[in-house]
Amino acid sequence: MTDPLSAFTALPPDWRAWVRDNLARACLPADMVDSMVRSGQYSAEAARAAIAQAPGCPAGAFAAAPAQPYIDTGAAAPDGPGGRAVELLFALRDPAVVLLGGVLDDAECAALRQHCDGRYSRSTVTAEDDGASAVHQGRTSDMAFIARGDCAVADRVERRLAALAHWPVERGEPFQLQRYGIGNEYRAHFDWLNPDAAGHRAHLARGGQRLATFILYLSEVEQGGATVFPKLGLEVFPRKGSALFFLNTDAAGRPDPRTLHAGAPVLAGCKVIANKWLRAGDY
Ligand SMILES: O=C(O)CCC(=O)C(=O)O
Ligand SMILES: [Fe+2]
Repeated sequence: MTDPLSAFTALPPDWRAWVRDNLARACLPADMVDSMVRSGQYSAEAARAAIAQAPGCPAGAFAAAPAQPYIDTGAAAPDGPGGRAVELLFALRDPAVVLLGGVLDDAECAALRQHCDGRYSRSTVTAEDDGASAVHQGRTSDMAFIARGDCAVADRVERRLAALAHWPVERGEPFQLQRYGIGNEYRAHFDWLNPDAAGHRAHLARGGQRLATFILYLSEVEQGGATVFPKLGLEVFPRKGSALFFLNTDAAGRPDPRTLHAGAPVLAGCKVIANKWLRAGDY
């Protein structure tokens, strides 16, 4: 039989003392995991195992939440283009909304855009009743997709996002580009699939829920075009090369209504974004 304290007792004495002291001070086990990972000495998995097995750790401290994508806002992210650090511009904790700068360089933004030149068609939305993709007056942009393996730059960026969100590449939907001309918008909506809607259940069957969204801003916009979260009082203005990350579901994997968001009308210029949705399972 394995020693139930093995992962904890295997820690060096100073780490054991640190874990004990922090638990005694009622620190959140999840925050302790972040600190151990930031030290560069432990993976998240090893840190969780050690803390979970420490005396005084609340039962089920890590069991309740299913794994979710996350951005480690405490760590410098070394995995930007050309090895430059990605910049953390802001982070909202609950619901998790994180804006990162310098995720793509100008050449990468241009390459994704060029790949889609001549491939756009009017954007659609997935109907809740029958699951069909249909043009909708609430979404007036054009869209184009980049299939995995079709564009080396897209594949590289996809791996970068997977590392930033701690989520396997295989669980991501292919990039969906959105191009908005003047007056184009995407009115308030959710990105999660509605488990109570027959039409969305068919989409849930492949890959599960859309746990998180990345919006990559591939252009500047002269005026308008912010990504707006009306329930959070938050507006994010497009900056070329930045990436907006948000979770669509709560810690239990349920759709989170606070994530209502919109692409505000473009008033001058043109807005191009790439969406990447992270699913619960392989897509
Ligand atoms: O255009 C935006 O800023 C938001 C786009 C969006 O929410 C979507 O395509 O699902
Ligand atoms: Fe959206």
